[in-house]
Parts: sequence; structure tokens; C-alpha cells
Amino acid sequence: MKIFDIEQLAKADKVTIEKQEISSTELMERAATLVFNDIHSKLNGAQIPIKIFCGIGNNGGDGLVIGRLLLEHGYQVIAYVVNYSNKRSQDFLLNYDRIKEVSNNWPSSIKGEDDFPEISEKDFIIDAMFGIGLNRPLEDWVGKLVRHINRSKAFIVAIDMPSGMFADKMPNEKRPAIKANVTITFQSPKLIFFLPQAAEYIGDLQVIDIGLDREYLAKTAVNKQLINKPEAQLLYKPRINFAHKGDYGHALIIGGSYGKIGSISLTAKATLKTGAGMVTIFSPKCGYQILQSTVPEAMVLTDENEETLSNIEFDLSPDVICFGMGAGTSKETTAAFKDLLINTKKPMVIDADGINILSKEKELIKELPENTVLTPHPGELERLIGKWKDDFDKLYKVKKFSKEHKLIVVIKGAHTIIVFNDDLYINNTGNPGMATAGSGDVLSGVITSLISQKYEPLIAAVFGVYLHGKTGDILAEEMSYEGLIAGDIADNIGKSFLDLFKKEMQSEGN
Ligand SMILES: NC(=O)C1=CN([C@@H]2O[C@H](COP(=O)(O)OP(=O)(O)OC[C@H]3O[C@@H](n4cnc5c(N)ncnc54)[C@H](OP(=O)(O)O)[C@@H]3O)[C@@H](O)[C@H]2O)[C@@H](O)CC1
Ligand SMILES: [K+]
Repeated sequence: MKIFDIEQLAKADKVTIEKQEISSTELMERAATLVFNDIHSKLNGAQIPIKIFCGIGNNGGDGLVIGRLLLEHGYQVIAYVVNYSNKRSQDFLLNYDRIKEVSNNWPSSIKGEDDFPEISEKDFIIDAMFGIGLNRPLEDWVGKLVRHINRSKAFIVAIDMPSGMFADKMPNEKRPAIKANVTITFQSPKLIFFLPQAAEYIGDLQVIDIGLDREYLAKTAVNKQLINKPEAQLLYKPRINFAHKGDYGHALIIGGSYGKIGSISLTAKATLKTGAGMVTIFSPKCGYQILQSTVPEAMVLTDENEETLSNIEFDLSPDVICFGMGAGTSKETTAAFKDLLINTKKPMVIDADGINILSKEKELIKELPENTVLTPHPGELERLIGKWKDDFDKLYKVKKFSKEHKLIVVIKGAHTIIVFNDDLYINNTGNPGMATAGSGDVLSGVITSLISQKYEPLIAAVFGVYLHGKTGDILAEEMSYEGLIAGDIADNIGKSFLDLFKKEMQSEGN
């Protein structure tokens, strides 16, 4: 799914109005009716106090339409107009009159702190103060109202965006925004919704298709995509009949040290389970017996050193090399990694201590082949690119790093983001159960395996992250978040392939 900028969405609104020959009022009615339907289906007529905070622009207009429809269906509604400006939009004004026809009262006006209503934790709040039109800091008293609503512990549904949130700046103490339980957004999610620091403001995300012009949406280029099943299906390469194991490549997994052999065992298993034709593991001597018994399908080569990697020599020509899991960052291992980089130019996946070594020895980065995939977790990423001010700054720095070194960076997190040049691929599978030891080792194996099967490295990263997360989602249903461990993910990657083309009873939401 494309993720549009707010300028593109505003343009999409305009184009839709022209091409569908409808008024902006009708488009607002359509969008707000879809929100109403959703809320109505959940509240099911419950007589709980609903308070709607409306701005004076079109987001406020949405709030007034939702309020009118709720009143018409017998709900207890109080609508407030937050008068932060005198520049009321036309569609706001029209719906201001319309709600009065139903309630027989004008909405209450809030002009300052004295007008703030009491909010109980039993209230149901609809936040329609600001949407994508927010373009400057909130006035002091409006910021206080936002904090007042947040303090209430009431259940909050934000319309289009949590009010106070800019599309391109993180909210913080000085820049307050509504902390919604649910955000119902129109047509396309906004990038900020997927950044970790925004999670506490967004709550559960719902994207509503309000029928904006399909042609405009299809033709408009974006550099951000959300990866759900339909996108993943397009990435899959069917296996051919009469295939030979050589058709699916030979992956070489290098890593491990005394006490950390399990990591490469997980990576190797995931590489095999994702479909690589052959896997060879290169580990310190101490890994030999463990690996032969935990992953009998893989071949094992060992270093001359007992406990850590010191000299990575092999007489084979792998299609891809994955380096780093459990390797440590000792002097010998660093030197061995350096020799490996200088002597081989195979496609590479670098994880964990591989990234830590690159962070310490920055000049090694230029030895990485183009399109190498790096899979850092937040700590490893910070060591690699330095501290960032906020999540937007992090993306800026990673894009710069990716462009400068021609690398693919997989920023692991609740929504893992794959960065290549200026393009972002935001994964929408996975769950908190996957925050478990070794989960990253499995991901490296999945990506390595896909590269070995001749997927382009960028596709392998995007598709691999999707499959890894999807496997976790399928397993969480069977065994709970708590019960899920990395070995389960490695063992069950196949389920995510099966799921790719399984017919759903209902089409997948977001
Ligand atoms: N277009 C369509 O057809 C559809 C639109 N839809 C809905 O419209 C929403 C966008 O509406 P919107 O453009 O009117 O902006 P909104 O977010 O309501 O802000 C109101 C205005 O406030 C102003 N302002 C900004 N910052 C400020 C500040 N700090 N303090 C004080 N004032 C400030 C600024 O105006 P300015 O003063 O800069 O001229 C701004 O325009 C969108 O999110 C969706 O909910 C849907 O109905 C679907 C159909
Ligand atoms: K809002």
C-alpha cells in the first residue's frame, strides 16, 4: 500500500471532487459516514457519554458530521467547537448548522481554559480538532486542552490524525498531541504512524478507504510503501518443477563463538527452512558437534581456533554470505572479517557483531559489496550511524548512510523499515511475541536464503521481513506471544509461504 505525503492526499481530495463531480461537502459526508459506521458497529447503541472535540476546519467538519449521525442514531453526544481561529471552513459551517437541526442546540464553544469541560474516564472522546491541516504550533490554551483530554484516561478515537501531531515532526512535551486509543485515518496511513516514538499517540490504526480517485492514487509516485500480504504476494517467485538443489543456491553462514553457537544454528535452520538449496556453516571449532547435531542438513566447516573466529578460509563458492551472529568483536575476529571482505565480493547479509565490527572499524564499510543487507536492531544502528534526535532524524541519517555506501538497511522494530536510498518499505507483520532472543538471527537466515534463491537483495530484505513477521503472527495465535521462541519461527517459516496464497474469509485490514 502506498503511503502518501499529506500534500499528495490534499491533492487527491481535490482531484476526486473534480472527477467524481461531487462537492467537498459530499466527500466529507462520505468519509465521516464511514467513520460513524465503524464506531456504531462497535458501540452498538451503548448509552455512554460521547464528547466530540471539533476544530474549525474540515477535520472539525468531519467531527460534526459524525456527531450528527450519532445523534440521529440515539447516542448521547455533546459536541464542542474548539475556537482556535476565526477562519472557519465552509464545510465546517455547513455542518455546524446541520448538527443544530438535529440536536436543537448549537455545539458548546471552547475559547480558553475556563471553558474546558470535565472529562471522566467513562467518556468516549472523538478527537476532530486538527487533521492534516495543522501547520504551526498549537496556541498555549489549545495545547492545555490536549493535555486535559489526555489526562482524563477516557477512551479516545482520533479522526485522520491525533490532533497536535504534525505529519513530519514528533510530538513531545513541548509539542503536545492527543494520545489516542484508536486512530481512524483516511485513505492512506501517514508515515509517522509507523515510527516507534509515535506509537503511544496512534493506538490501534485503522485506514478507511474513502474512495479517492483511483487513477490519481495509482499514478502518483511515492517513496514509502506499507508491506501487507498483497504486496508480498507480488514478490514471491514460484519454484519450478524439476528443480535441482543447485537452483536455489548455496548459502554460507559465518559466526558463532563459545557459548553463542545457538545463534548461527538458528540462522542456518532458518536459511534452510526458507528454501535455500544448500547451507554451509563456518564456525569456531567448538561449534562443530553442536551444529552437526542441531542442523544436520547443513555442512559445517570450522576455524582453526577453538572459541572464536580467527581465519575464515573456505574452498567453495557460495551464492551469498551471512556474517555476524554470535561472532563477538575480538581483534582476531575483526581481522578475519576484514580479510573476508577484501577477498570475497559475494552478496552479503551482515547482522549483529558484524555490524558492531563495522561500527568500530568504519573504513571496512567501503569494502562491503553494493546492495549488502545490514540488519541492525536499535542499539546496533546507533553504534553504526550515531545518535539521532528523533525517529525522523533517524530515517534521514539511515537514508544518507544507505545512499553514501549503496547498502540496504533493515531497521528492526515493531514496524521494521527497510531503507534503500530514499525509499522506505514499512513492514506490517510481526508482534510483541517476537521480541525474543534469537529472533534476529532467524531473520538474517530468511533474508540470506532468499538471496541464495536469486531474489534481488532489496526484495529479499522486504519479503524476508514480511515472512518472518507473518510466521510470528501465525504462531502467536497457536502458542501466545509469551510462548513463542526464535526456534519456533525458524521451524515454521513454511507456514508464511502457505499463508501467502490462502484465501481469506475477509480481505485483510491494516
Ligand atoms: N479536503 C477534503 O475534501 C476532505 C478532508 N477531510 C478532512 O479534512 C482535514 C483537513 O482539513 P483542513 O485542511 O481544513 O485542516 P484541519 O486539519 O481541519 O485544520 C484546520 C485549519 O486550522 C489552521 N491551523 C493550522 N494549524 C493551526 C494552529 N496551530 N492553530 C490554529 N489554527 C491552525 C489551518 O488553517 P490556516 O489558518 O493556516 O489557514 C488549517 O487549515 C483532514 O485531516 C480530514 O479530516 C475529510 O473530510 C475528507 C475530505
Ligand atoms: K484529529
